[in-house]
Amino acid sequence: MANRRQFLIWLGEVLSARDAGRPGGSWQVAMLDLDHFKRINDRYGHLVGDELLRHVAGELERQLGEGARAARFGGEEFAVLFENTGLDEAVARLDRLRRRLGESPMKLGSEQIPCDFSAGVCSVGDEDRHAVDLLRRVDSLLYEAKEAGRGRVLQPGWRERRGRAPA
Ligand SMILES: Nc1nc2c(ncn2[C@@H]2O[C@H](COP(=O)(O)OP(=O)(O)OP(=O)(O)O)[C@@H](O)[C@H]2O)c(=O)[nH]1
Repeated sequence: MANRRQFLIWLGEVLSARDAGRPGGSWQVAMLDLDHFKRINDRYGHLVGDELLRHVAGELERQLGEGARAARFGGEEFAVLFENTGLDEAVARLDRLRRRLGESPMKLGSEQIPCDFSAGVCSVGDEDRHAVDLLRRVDSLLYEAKEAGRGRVLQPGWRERRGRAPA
């Protein structure tokens, strides 16, 4: 799987193309962080933790589908760049991935190791010039997802959208 450096190169290319007047469709950036991963390490050991990270990486690459590029951003954090995808669609794909991880937990002998994640997703906007600013927005949504109880994917304005019927 791609690493943080590769992800920043992809994102830099998207931002430069937009800067040069070649926006190239709708882009979304997501940051995912596994929930309570320390407990997995504490309970099963680091090697099992590593195995679970590989399991999640595999599901990420298999499940996200066309136009989504995933990277291990660091530790138990993954980043995804969605191309030609709307914000709601990116959220829906990540929620599907969460469900999929819930339905197919990693097996360890007779045990099943559950795993969930929190995530933030933002659109790359016309005003975006620097990856660092964009990633700060995504990170703060990820933080809000953790604060709100984990196991959820949040997009900007999620508080206002809560309870509103889908269009
Ligand atoms: N096995 C393994 N553990 C890792 C790796 N990278 C980071 N970790 C562990 O991931 C854990 C992250 O812990 P925290 O930042 O407290 O987060 P958390 O337990 O997932 O809790 P929340 O993020 O708040 O839901 C630490 O125990 C790290 O040691 C890795 O490559 N392999």
